[in-house]
Amino acid sequence: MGIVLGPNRYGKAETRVVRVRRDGDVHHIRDLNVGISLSGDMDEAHLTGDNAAVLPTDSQKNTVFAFAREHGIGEIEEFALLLARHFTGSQPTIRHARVEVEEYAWSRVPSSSGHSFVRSGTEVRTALVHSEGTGGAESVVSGLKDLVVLNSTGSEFHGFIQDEYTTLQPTRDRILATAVTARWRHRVPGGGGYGASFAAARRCLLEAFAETHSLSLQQTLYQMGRRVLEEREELCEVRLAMPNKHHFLVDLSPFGLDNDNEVFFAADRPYGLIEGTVLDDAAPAAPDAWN
Ligand SMILES: O=c1[nH]c(=O)c2[nH]c(=O)[nH]c2[nH]1
Repeated sequence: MGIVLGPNRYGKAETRVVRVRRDGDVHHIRDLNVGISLSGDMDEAHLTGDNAAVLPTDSQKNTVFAFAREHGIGEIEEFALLLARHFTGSQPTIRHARVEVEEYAWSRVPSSSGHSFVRSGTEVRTALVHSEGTGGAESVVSGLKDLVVLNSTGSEFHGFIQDEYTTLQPTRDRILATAVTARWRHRVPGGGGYGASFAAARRCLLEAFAETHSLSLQQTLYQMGRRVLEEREELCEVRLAMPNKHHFLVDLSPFGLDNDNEVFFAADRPYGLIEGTVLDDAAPAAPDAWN
């Protein structure tokens, strides 16, 4: 048996950076979680403990803070690209940078002075960037997670397999609820326009969720991905993961009460997990963009 070093990468995970921009008394805040993962000529670090090729993860973390100060934080895709290109461009031993950013949104406390904020729901905006440095391959994937949505009607589920373990009753009217994780790949990495693109893709997801008369969460998922690609030319692949947040009709007959789709038990686990990719089949495949 020969034992060899396989693929490896390293970096500082989850640097939490908050940037305050002061516009007189009115402040603007950005709240990010940045994950950096670098790879390249790291064999010696693993095989002999020679760290000559290693940029410390501590320096990576410091770079995030320094760039937030120096460059400000624009669209998270741009910030991720800036960091990824910096690491591959400044250190010859680093051949590949992967930078992942989550953004937590804050809105203003109504009628407050300009420095009071309230976290906006659970939804998180995401970006995932890969860069091999100047002239090398790049990819940009934008997205969101924990976008919680619910249709209180317009959802059916029937016609499924019945085996010896099936107890689920077919339904023509149920609640359909999910917490959407969606990511979408940009056709041209570094093409810009990320803010408008994000807002439009998010709107497409919500509209398709609301407008689809659902025969399954799988069908709804496909319609959501499809709508994004139909409306946004700059995007070529959408990946979705949607837990089926089951709402079970409660049997109220022991209490002499009927229940015409009005009272539900919202179960949190187990849940069905529906995942799928919708893509433009003419776009070049880029499996590494999602890693
Ligand atoms: O939309 C659904 N898809 C399924 O695959 C499934 N399975 C299940 O039990 N309920 C549902 N609902």
